[in-house]
Amino acid sequence: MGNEHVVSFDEAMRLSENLARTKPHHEWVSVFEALGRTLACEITCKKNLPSYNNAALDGFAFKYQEGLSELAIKTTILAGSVVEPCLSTNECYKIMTGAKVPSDADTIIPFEDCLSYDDRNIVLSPNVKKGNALRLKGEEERVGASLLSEGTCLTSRDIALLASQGISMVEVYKKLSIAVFSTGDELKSPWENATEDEIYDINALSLIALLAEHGFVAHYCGVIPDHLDAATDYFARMKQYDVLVTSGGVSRGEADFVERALLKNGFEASFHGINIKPGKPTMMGKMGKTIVASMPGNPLAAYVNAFLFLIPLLKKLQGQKKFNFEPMYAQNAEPFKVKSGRVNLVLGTYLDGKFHVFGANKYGSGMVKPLVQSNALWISDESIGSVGENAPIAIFVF
Ligand SMILES: Nc1nc2c(c(=O)[nH]1)N[C@H]1C(S)=C(S)[C@@H](COP(=O)(O)OP(=O)(O)OC[C@H]3O[C@@H](n4cnc5c(N)ncnc54)[C@H](O)[C@@H]3O)O[C@H]1N2
Ligand code: MOO
Repeated sequence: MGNEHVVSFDEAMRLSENLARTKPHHEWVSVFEALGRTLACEITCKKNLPSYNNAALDGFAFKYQEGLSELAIKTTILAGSVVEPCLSTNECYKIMTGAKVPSDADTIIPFEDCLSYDDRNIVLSPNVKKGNALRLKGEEERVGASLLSEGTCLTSRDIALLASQGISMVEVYKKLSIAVFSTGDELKSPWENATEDEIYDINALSLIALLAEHGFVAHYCGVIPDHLDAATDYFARMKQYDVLVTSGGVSRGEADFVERALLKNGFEASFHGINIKPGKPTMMGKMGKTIVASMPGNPLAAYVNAFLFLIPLLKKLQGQKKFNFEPMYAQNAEPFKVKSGRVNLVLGTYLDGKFHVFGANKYGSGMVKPLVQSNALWISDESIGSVGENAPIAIFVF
């Protein structure tokens, strides 16, 4: 990674997004398993919402006319029963919420708004409005209208809409296959004992959890030993995955051979090095059809860069139309400094419309606690050297 190849933050965003050019194959899944899956086709309305004129309240249904006062109750209609129109003058139906309103009634008055009523008759108040509490067939959506577009990542609210249509199976994009592994002889997995001279693998676990938070399942594929041949073999066995996520071994150290091992497997880098802090050594590219996202080893840098570059890329690759994070607008609470001439990724807490920078922005990318004690990220411009109190800023909330 030489400085001459370092790209700007915007260029890295553009290049990483460009890596997602294809869409996964389709498959059908039960609506019970569709949460978090991405629609592979548009869903159109097959059943009007609502499907028939119905009562929004428990009460009495009648044909509105000016001056109506006393009405006789003809019959009772419960939700689920269908009553043919049968009202004579000065008659009404007793009707329950959701029940189909016969075509000879157009207004519903709830029980409690009647001046009086008993089992046979009701007395209307004079200020009844025509069409009151009548839910009209198709008033929410009509047959043929578009309900959900291709590329929608299904939420529980979307599932409600699918359920309203009696849809039992949906066509979605197949889930991406993602492998996550770490590099470094100093790393131990949680089931191993780490001596004073060894450390636990943080990145594989935090990145897998980050991906899961955004709906992606990743397989933990262990720690690649610090040895070029071993690493080369390792990558050669991973070519069936859609995406490989690595951390560590991408800066200038003697054991930083990730790129070399990938190159031996036909890797082509889109970029290696971004003019940002933390995350300068971040690298992304393709090894055949497999996308490779290599994060720096420092845990804070690995997490923040995966959040910013990898999550949007995975969402796009999964076929999702909305793949970029939406910024939130906040006021900066305490003034702080950043280094100009590069983009700074600054951690902090978003609370009640204000951004509170973590530790006056004095922390290192090898730390973990700034991550734990933050819920938001601010991205500086290369020209900026400080942020004043109450300055308006756009942040991304984790
Ligand atoms: N001469 C230079 N040295 C460094 C530069 C540079 O530009 N010139 N960049 C620095 C920056 S910035 C970063 S970030 C690091 C990243 O380097 P690597 O990606 O090669 O990461 P490693 O050297 O393998 O590890 C760095 C650090 O992180 C620890 N680590 C690695 N993996 C894990 C893990 N899975 N869990 C927990 N901790 C991990 C590792 O032990 C090291 O302490 O390079 C700077 N150097
Ligand atoms: O850029 Mo490194 O990721 O600062 O620690």
